Amino acid sequence: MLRAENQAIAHSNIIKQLETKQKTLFSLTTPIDPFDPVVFYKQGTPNTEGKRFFWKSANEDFYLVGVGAALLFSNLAKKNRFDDIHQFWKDIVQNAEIEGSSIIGTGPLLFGGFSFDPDTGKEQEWSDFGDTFFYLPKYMLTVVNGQHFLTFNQIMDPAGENKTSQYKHIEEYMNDLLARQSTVAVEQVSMTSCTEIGQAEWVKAVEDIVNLLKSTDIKKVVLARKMIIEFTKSPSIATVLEQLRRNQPGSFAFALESGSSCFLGASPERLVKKTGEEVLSTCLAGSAPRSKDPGEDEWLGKNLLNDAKNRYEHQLVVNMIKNALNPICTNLIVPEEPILMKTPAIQHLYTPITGRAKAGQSIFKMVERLHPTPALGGVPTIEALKIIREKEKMDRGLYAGPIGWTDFRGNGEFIVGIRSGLIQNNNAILYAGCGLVPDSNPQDELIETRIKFRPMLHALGGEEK
Ligand SMILES: C=C(O[C@H]1C=CC=C(C(=O)O)[C@@H]1O)C(=O)O
Ligand SMILES: [Mg+2]
Repeated sequence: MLRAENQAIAHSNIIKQLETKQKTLFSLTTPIDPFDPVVFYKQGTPNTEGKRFFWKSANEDFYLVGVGAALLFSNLAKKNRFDDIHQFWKDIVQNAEIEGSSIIGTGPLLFGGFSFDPDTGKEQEWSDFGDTFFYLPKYMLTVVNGQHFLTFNQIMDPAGENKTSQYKHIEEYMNDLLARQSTVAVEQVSMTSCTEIGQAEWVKAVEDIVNLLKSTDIKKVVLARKMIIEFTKSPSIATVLEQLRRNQPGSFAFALESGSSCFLGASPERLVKKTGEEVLSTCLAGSAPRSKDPGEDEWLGKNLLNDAKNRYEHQLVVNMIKNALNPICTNLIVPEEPILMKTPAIQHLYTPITGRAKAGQSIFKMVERLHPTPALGGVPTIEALKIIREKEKMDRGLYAGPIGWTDFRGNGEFIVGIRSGLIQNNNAILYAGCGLVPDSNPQDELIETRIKFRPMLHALGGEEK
């Protein structure tokens, strides 16, 4: 499998040919009989290994599953990465031949992610991904409220292969896939080791940062850490996805695969959703544990809603998102008070912000203005990023970065890649962070990050969800 940058070179010729109209995108969407999205991901076809993605929306029967790459965009440039991919996508779509797509999430669609911080030191574990990494899938299953569609994308010579051969190709692919449809057996793998890396150093870094926040104008820094797990054999991505979608219904289950690496998780945090001109962004920051005892769980939630430290941690996110969207949206509605979002292991303060996009505002432009929110970076952003680079001593890669999709009509949705992990062969690296403010208690923040490891740990066969 080519490393990401080689793949980008491999595809740059096609991109040039697309931009000069020597080639064009042909996209065919057809309704199909029901097909399980996790099985579709698992089965792919032999030559689509290492080029797949999976997306399930929170609280919604909406899936996007891509196998194979009609095109990979993994650019090398760090600067203007949001504009680059926006322009690239606009060029491809404007000359495309698109048939059969009438539903949002079908037809030509890019799926992928942006690294959290392109200016951080790179580590080997993320070498299969670029700072911008998006697939135009060869085959994509879309599930919308119980309806199933298959989209087939092909970069063609304009005067090239006739469409009949394309129709025949997709029919053969589908028949083959339907003939092989199986169920997802939950394959158990056993963990041989599970290590929270550098806990003591991390707590010391938290203490240093909290002291800095108490003595400077820096208001907040989100600091993350990692857990490394070794297994007897490589965990099944399909099994992990099955566990995540089953046990974390209120979160976005996602996976982005490249080569022998797969970044996946169940994120409760939407960065932005654009449906036509409707815009929704959600502020998620401020946390408390859950309890199996309903009375205690209710008390923990009420306490969170009235806790000064968490309300401050949350309000910094609301302020930033409001200021980021104001110039590019009208009718912005920002609730006065947060509500609770409860997931199995943890509960958060949650504020949804809605508005209408002004003309010409793409979802990539919105992602650029929002990322990183203070739920993942800090306030002020630039100073917080400098402290994260210095104190975290790790390459976040796609962790906490924008992960999501946009279709050819300008709709799309991005989450931030938290409650997540990177699975490579027999190893997994889990990532978890927390918002540090002057009133943070290092031990409480250590416990909070330990709770945030749980969704992935449980999906990998570990402790309770
Ligand atoms: C940075 C993470 O969580 C963020 C999202 C929700 C609550 C957060 C908190 O209370 O610290 C964090 O801002 C993570 O899960 O790794
Ligand atoms: Mg917190």
